[in-house]
Amino acid sequence: MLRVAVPNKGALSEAASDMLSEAGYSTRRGTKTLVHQDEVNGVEFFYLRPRDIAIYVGSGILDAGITGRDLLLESQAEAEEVLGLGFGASRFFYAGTAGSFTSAEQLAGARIATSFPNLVDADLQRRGIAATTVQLDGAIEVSIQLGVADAIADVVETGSTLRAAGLETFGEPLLESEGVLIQRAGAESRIGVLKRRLESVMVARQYVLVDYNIEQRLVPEAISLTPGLESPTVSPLQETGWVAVRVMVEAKEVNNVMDRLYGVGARAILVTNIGACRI
Ligand SMILES: Nc1ncnc2c1ncn2[C@@H]1O[C@H](COP(=O)(O)OP(=O)(O)OP(=O)(O)O)[C@@H](O)[C@H]1O
Ligand SMILES: O=P(O)(O)OC[C@H]1O[C@H](OP(=O)(O)OP(=O)(O)O)[C@H](O)[C@@H]1O
Ligand SMILES: [Mg+2]
Repeated sequence: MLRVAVPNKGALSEAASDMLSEAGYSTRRGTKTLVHQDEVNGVEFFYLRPRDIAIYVGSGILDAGITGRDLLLESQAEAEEVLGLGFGASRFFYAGTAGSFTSAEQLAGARIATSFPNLVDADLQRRGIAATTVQLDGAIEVSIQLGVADAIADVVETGSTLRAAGLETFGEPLLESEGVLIQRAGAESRIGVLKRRLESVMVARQYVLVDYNIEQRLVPEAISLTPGLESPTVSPLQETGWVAVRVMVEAKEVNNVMDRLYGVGARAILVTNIGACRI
C-alpha cells in the first residue's frame, strides 16, 4: 500500500481531506482517527501534525504527504515539493510594532520571535544580517508586547492577527506558501496516480465546460475568445452553416467570456461544472 501523510488538524487539515475525497479516496470518519486504510485505492493515510509530515516523508517512512511549503522548507528534511495544491495560501513576513521598522536590513542586532527559525536564519544569512531568533511555538504576535522580541517573523493570511496586535509587516514576503504534495527527494516516484488525481481536482475546480452554437464563419473569432486547454471541439449542427463548440474556460472568467461570445454571435451558451477529469 502507498503510505501518505495528511495534516491531522490546523489550517490545512480540512482542505487536504476535502481534496483527497474529491480525488476519489476514502478519508477518515472522525477527527481522532490517526490511520485510515483506503483498501480500494491501495492507500494508507496517516494523520500527522503538519509540521512533522516532511520529516516522515524525507526519511522514507512514508511515500508522500500533504503539508505547507513553509513547513517543508523549515523542516530541512530530504523531501521535495511535487505539486502546489492551490489551498492554504499564506505569506511569511517580518513584522514589528507599527512604524518601528521599514526594511529587513534594520533587523541587525534585533531579537526575532518565530516558530520558523530555520527559514528566518536562512533569510538573515542571505542578507548578511546578524540577528537572534527566539523560537516560540505560536501566538507569536504577542511576543513583542511581552518583551522577549523586537520583531517577529510569522505566517500572514488575512493580516487580522497582526492588526489586532498593533503590528505591521515590513519588507517583501520571505516566502509565498500553500499546501503542497511532497515526496522523498530524488525518490523513484510511486505517486504518479495520486499526483494525477490531485492535479485533476485542481483542474475540475478551476475550469468549467462551455458549450455554444455559432455560425461557422464566426468560429475563428469565437475560438480566439475560448482557445481551451488544447483545442476546442467543433461539431456540425443540423442547420447548415452552424456549429456547436465545446471548450474549457476558467471559472472566474466565465461570465465575461459569455458576454463576449454573445457579442460575436454565439447563442445557446451553456456552462457545466466539471465533476472529475484526467487531463
Ligand atoms: N491562517 C493561517 N494560519 C496559520 N497557518 C496557515 C494559515 N493559512 C495557511 N496556513 C498554513 O498552514 C500551515 C500551518 O498549519 P497549522 O496552523 O496547522 O500549524 P501550526 O500553527 O504549527 O499548528 P497549530 O496552530 O495547530 O498549533 C502552514 O503551512 C501555513 O502556511
Ligand atoms: O493573517 P491571519 O489570517 O490572522 O492568520 C495568521 C495567523 O494564524 C496563525 O496562527 P494560528 O491560528 O495557527 O495560531 P498559533 O499562532 O497558535 O499557531 C499564524 O501563526 C498567524 O498568527
Ligand atoms: Mg498555527
